[in-house]
Amino acid sequence: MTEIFTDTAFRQLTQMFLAIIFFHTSEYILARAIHGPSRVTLSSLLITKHYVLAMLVSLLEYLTEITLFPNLKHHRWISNFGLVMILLGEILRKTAIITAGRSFTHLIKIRHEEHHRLVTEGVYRIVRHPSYSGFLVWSVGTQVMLCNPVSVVAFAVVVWKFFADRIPYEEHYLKQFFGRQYVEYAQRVHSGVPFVN
Ligand SMILES: C[S@@+](CC[C@H](N)C(=O)[O-])C[C@H]1O[C@@H](n2cnc3c(N)ncnc32)[C@H](O)[C@@H]1O
Repeated sequence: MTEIFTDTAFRQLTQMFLAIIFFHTSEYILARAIHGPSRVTLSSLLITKHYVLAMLVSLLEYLTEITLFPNLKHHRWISNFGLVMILLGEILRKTAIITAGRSFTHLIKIRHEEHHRLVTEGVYRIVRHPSYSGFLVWSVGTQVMLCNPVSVVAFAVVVWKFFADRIPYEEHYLKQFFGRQYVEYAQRVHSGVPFVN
């Protein structure tokens, strides 16, 4: 057991733990700061059953591989590349949340509210869905950092599919709220999620 839990394993598991704790607590704290405590529930921690299951499966992959093929976990530069992905994904997502302010809600709005304005500046000038791009990079980055080959592919496919389905639904309402203004914005700026226009 002591053989398995080398410095590498300790570093990778600590980084994973810190990445997860930081991601979820900062989502919740930002939501409370932007919308006010009375409008925010614990759902803003963004911890769902499917998400917990995915993280547990990735941990199981990690523990299986570090036991059977410990060398797989010692690719330092791959692991560090994953760490950079985690940091960049986190920065992009949080920058998007701060830029959109009250227009950013964890649940997709299906009715137009007075304070909801179309955001096209800052990171929204580069891509239309920066917080989704950020999450995609962050989540795949966690698995690259752990050197988990199966979960890298699984996370990329599952998270990509989730956003590929969500974006048309979200944009259906954005077009209702902002009409031509949104259509022109969508023609000018890429979604920010690969293969989703
Ligand atoms: C979870 S946020 C995600 C926002 C955006 N898709 C992103 O990735 O940064 C979802 C809410 O943001 C709103 N939203 C998305 N894009 C927007 C924009 N450019 N301007 C204003 N509101 C936007 C949607 O109406 C929805 O209620």
